[in-house]
Amino acid sequence: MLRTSHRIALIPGDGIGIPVLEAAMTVAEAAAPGLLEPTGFPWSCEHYLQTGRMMPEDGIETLRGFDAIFLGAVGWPAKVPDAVSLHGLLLPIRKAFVQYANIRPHRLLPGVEGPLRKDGFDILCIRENTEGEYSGAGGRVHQGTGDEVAVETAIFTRTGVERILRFGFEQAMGRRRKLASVTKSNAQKYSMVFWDEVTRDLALEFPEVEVSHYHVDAIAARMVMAPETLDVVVASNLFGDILTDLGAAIQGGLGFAASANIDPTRKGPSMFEPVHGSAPDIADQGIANPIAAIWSLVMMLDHLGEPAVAARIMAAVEATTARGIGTVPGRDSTDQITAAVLAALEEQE
Ligand SMILES: NC(=O)c1ccc[n+]([C@@H]2O[C@H](COP(=O)([O-])OP(=O)(O)OC[C@H]3O[C@@H](n4cnc5c(N)ncnc54)[C@H](O)[C@@H]3O)[C@@H](O)[C@H]2O)c1
Ligand SMILES: O=C(O)[C@H](O)[C@@H](O)C(=O)O
Ligand SMILES: [K+]
Ligand SMILES: [Mn+2]
Repeated sequence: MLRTSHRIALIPGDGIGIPVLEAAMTVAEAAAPGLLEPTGFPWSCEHYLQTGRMMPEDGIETLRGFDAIFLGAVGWPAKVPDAVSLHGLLLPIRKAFVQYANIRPHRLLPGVEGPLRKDGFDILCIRENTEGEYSGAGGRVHQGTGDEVAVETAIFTRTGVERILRFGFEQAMGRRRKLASVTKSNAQKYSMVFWDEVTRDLALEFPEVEVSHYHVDAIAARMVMAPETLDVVVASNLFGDILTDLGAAIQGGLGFAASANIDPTRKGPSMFEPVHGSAPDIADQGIANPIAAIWSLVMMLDHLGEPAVAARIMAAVEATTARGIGTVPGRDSTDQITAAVLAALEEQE
């Protein structure tokens, strides 16, 4: 059978981003030799220290030609301020390629207990990924004086709010037809009141979808107390960022949380990465859980139109955790977990 390969830009980044991407690519190669054709880019905090930039000036143009971007994690706060590393690499990619939907699934893998000791939830968080609180609009005046002022403006456009909510409704139609819109319209009387209005307008187009409006603080508690009552959750950029680390926690930890930064129009490449960061606290210990990265690989393969390979890899991950490997943070090494996934893949054949 003739099979074309997919050109992937690999950006391992910093800290545990490097070993978890390596693990995921080993799994990809074992599952479907030659299917992914990776080109590595060393863009990272180390690169910043050497060149003064997180990525070259033409970095975005370089990435444009790829079918997808696979990223580990970016940030090394001891050497480069986080605001520099985030705004120098990750955020420009999300914005330049209009990857407006950041999709983050939260469910327990078999064999993982999670801190809630509670199964039966399956949440799809959809985080707005191009504007809102991450717009980078602001400034500081009278810097360093007692009169200093810092302003950071969240920007919500009708285009941006409408497209992320519409994407959420469409996802809900393919699932349990429940959508939770995350708001804070009691306090934020412009942006979040606008967000609620757009949600209500769109709800008219999707009468089969049951819509709930939750204030962000209340849904944070609900994700802990009654996560099984949630299906699709749509949130602004910062609210979604915070809620998806909470989502990661209830699914057993950041080592399990996967994500896809999608341009649903497919005009540019989408980007896939674990939710977690570079984890400097464990970076040299060989114990980073690669499952979040491998699950992100699964999301990438689905996006690239390779659902059969994606399903085989996900089944191998589930067989691994079902055997109790990789289920307890910090116990099994990155290599042990990767080897178990590879063995489970082999057993399928
Ligand atoms: N998208 C990204 O690339 C991204 C995401 C989050 C944070 N960051 C950056 O990463 C750096 C560290 O940030 P942080 O400490 O706030 O968040 P983090 O996600 O790196 O780590 C939080 C905690 O979770 C643990 N953890 C994370 N991933 C794990 C894994 N795969 N296996 C086992 N344990 C894991 C870490 O050891 C740490 O205790 C910062 O520079 C931050 O800006 C980048
Ligand atoms: O967007 C952010 O805040 C960071 O990149 C990271 O925390 C993430 O969740 O991707
Ligand atoms: K990441
Ligand atoms: Mn985050």
